[in-house]
This record gives sequence, C-alpha cells and structure tokens, in this order.
Amino acid sequence: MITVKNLTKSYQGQVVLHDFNATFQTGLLTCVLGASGIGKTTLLRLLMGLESPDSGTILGLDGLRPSVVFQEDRLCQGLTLETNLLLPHIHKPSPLTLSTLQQGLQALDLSGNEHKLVQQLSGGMMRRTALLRALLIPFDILFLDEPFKGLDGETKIKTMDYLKAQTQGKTVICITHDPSEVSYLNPQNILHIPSQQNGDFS
Ligand SMILES: Nc1ncnc2c1ncn2[C@@H]1O[C@H](COP(=O)(O)OP(=O)(O)OP(=O)(O)O)[C@@H](O)[C@H]1O
Repeated sequence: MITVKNLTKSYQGQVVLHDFNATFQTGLLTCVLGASGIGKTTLLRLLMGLESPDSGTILGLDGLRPSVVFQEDRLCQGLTLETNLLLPHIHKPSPLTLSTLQQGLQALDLSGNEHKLVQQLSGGMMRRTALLRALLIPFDILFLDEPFKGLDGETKIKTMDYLKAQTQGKTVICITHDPSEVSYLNPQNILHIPSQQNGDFS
C-alpha cells in the first residue's frame, strides 16, 4: 500500500493540495480523477519525488522502480520512433526482446512506422509511442498523466487493452479527467481529488 498522509503543497502562496490523504493499493490500477487544475499532476509529481511537499508524508514507494508517461510525450523529436523506444535500454542489461518490441508496436498500431522520425508522426502516434516506451522499461510502479490524450475511440480501446494486459499485478496510477476511461480501466479503484482541495487556504 502507498499511503499519502496530510500532504500540503503550494506554489507561490497558492495552495494546491491541502492536508490531502489517500491510499493506493499495490498491484492494482488506480485512476485519479478531478477537474482541470485541481492538482492531479502535482500529486503525481510529489509521488514521483519530482516535487517536495510543504508538509506531509508519502510512504510505500521506497525501492520501487518507476516508469512514467508525462502529460507531454517527451520524445526525442530528431530520432526515429524505434530509437526512442530503445534508448532507455542502451546502457544497462535489459530483458527487452525483439518479439516483445514487435508485439507492442503491433498492439498499438505503430508497426511500419519504426523508422519514421518522431516529428513525422501524428499526435496520437507520439502518445502511443510514449506509452509503449514506458511499458517496455522494467518497472514496479507506473505513473501515467493523461496517457490516452488525443486518441480516437477505437485506438483508445486498443491502447487501454494493451495497458491492462501489460500491467496485470502491477501498481499503476493513472490521471484522467475522462470517466469513460475510468469505467474501462478499473471502475472499482478511483481516487477523486475533490474541488475543495484547490483554493486559498492561507
Ligand atoms: N510549477 C508550478 N508553479 C506554479 N504553479 C503551479 C506549478 N505547477 C502547477 N501549478 C499550479 O497548481 C495548480 C494545479 O496544477 P496541476 O497541473 O497539478 O493540475 P491538474 O489537475 O493536473 O490539471 P490538468 O487536468 O489541467 O492537467 C494549477 O493552478 C497550476 O497553475
């Protein structure tokens, strides 16, 4: 279990999260829902250790290998789709096999585009490439910030199916503001960030 206790975070006097408490079950996918600007990305960045809280604690993450899809794709524009996928595996022993790579490309409808430069891909293809890159890295916990942004209905379903298949038994924390994604991914396990979190508490 990952436990968030009495977390408070503000930026330049604006309180984003105030005395916020939550738990995330390990081995399950949790969707984090909440209105735009409510603090979902801030919570994710605190969980990832990219931001420090003003006060409060986060327990249960020590020793877990993270993988991430940020809200932006963060791909290397001047490199090919395939090189972007292989880059994280260059400097360390990796269990990634050619067949796993090809299965992933096929499942996400990216096959045939391996040698295109990122700047030649559509926005949806970039998004799926960013997700595939994160899924091909060995991880214990996966952080996803709007991973299906810009995908059409059928492509989104395929992508969610692949995500579910690849993360069985793993801890996944997925930010979305789309209730239909929550229904499809795991309607039993939702964290709502309430609107009263966001406001001037000073
Ligand atoms: N680095 C920062 N400096 C100043 N303010 C910030 C910073 N990061 C976030 N904020 C502010 O914190 C609030 C919450 O932002 P956050 O990105 O966490 O919301 P969100 O729920 O993820 O929004 P969205 O769904 O639109 O992505 C916003 O008012 C935002 O402007």
